[in-house]
Amino acid sequence: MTVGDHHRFDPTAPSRSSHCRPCRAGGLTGWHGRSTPPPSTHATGPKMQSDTVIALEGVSRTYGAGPTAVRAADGIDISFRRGSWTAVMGPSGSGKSTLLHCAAGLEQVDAGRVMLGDTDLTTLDDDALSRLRRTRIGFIFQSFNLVGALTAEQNVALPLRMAGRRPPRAEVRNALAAVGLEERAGHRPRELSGGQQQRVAIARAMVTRPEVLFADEPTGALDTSSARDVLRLLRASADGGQTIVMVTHDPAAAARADAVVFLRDGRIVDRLAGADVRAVADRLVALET
Ligand SMILES: Nc1ncnc2c1ncn2[C@@H]1O[C@H](COP(=O)(O)OP(=O)(O)OP(=O)(O)O)[C@@H](O)[C@H]1O
Repeated sequence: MTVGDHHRFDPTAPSRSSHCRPCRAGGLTGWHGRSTPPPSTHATGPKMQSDTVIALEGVSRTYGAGPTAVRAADGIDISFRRGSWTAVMGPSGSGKSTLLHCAAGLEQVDAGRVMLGDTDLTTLDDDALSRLRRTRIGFIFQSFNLVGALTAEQNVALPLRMAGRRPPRAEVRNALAAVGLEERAGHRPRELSGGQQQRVAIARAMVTRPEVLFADEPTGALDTSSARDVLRLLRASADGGQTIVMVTHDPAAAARADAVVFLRDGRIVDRLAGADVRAVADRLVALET
């Protein structure tokens, strides 16, 4: 990873492909005290509407070349409304992470546009993308990606520091309080359970008040009870106006979202809105067989 003023190591960003950009800043914000429009329910088609926060328009991404090339995203059209929580599901290798990473500006696209509000992410250079990710996008990961040497409070303050802001203590404490961890502000990640670490990661992702929060298997490493806590937080966040896009393999997690989109071979092949666990699981099984 390139290191420099604008290219510092960023634990809030995933590292994944050889095509990943050299600097990626995530950002989080609190949903508490926001004055946002009422939440809408689902992901929609490609058209940019007034309450659309982020839209992928004809997004394609191929890895490799020649006979071994993999078309991981194949003409994806999808938009996400303010306050909607969308789960992305599909068999292994269907392109879920690729979709998420293209939407977050972490992965270059071969074709199409990614519109965050009026900004086309695909036209931005690395510095502009980094700035955007530090302020307008939040990311949480299955593996939490907290910095082990920092306390919970310092981890939450990190995106603000990376954006060049001096983190106001009250803001950071509020973000921790929103995830029920104000008492753990001075604890380091190793002193917290997996569920608590993920809640710190959520607070960190929310502290910059991003327009969209991407979650890559946020409950994948958690026990059932911790997963439930995290999903409850995401639900409250979406109900407070936060737009969330979440990749998951877990039908129970997906059923907590407002809508589920299903991928296969890099394409959106199905959608469900307001579905229960059984309906989500059935649809997934049908795709995998
Ligand atoms: N950096 C890369 N280089 C080459 N191929 C890649 C790269 N990243 C992903 N792929 C391929 O692209 C396809 C889609 O991968 P992706 O990780 O988006 O799928 P996924 O649905 O998230 O999979 P999983 O559920 O297993 O995490 C897969 O065939 C994968 O092997």
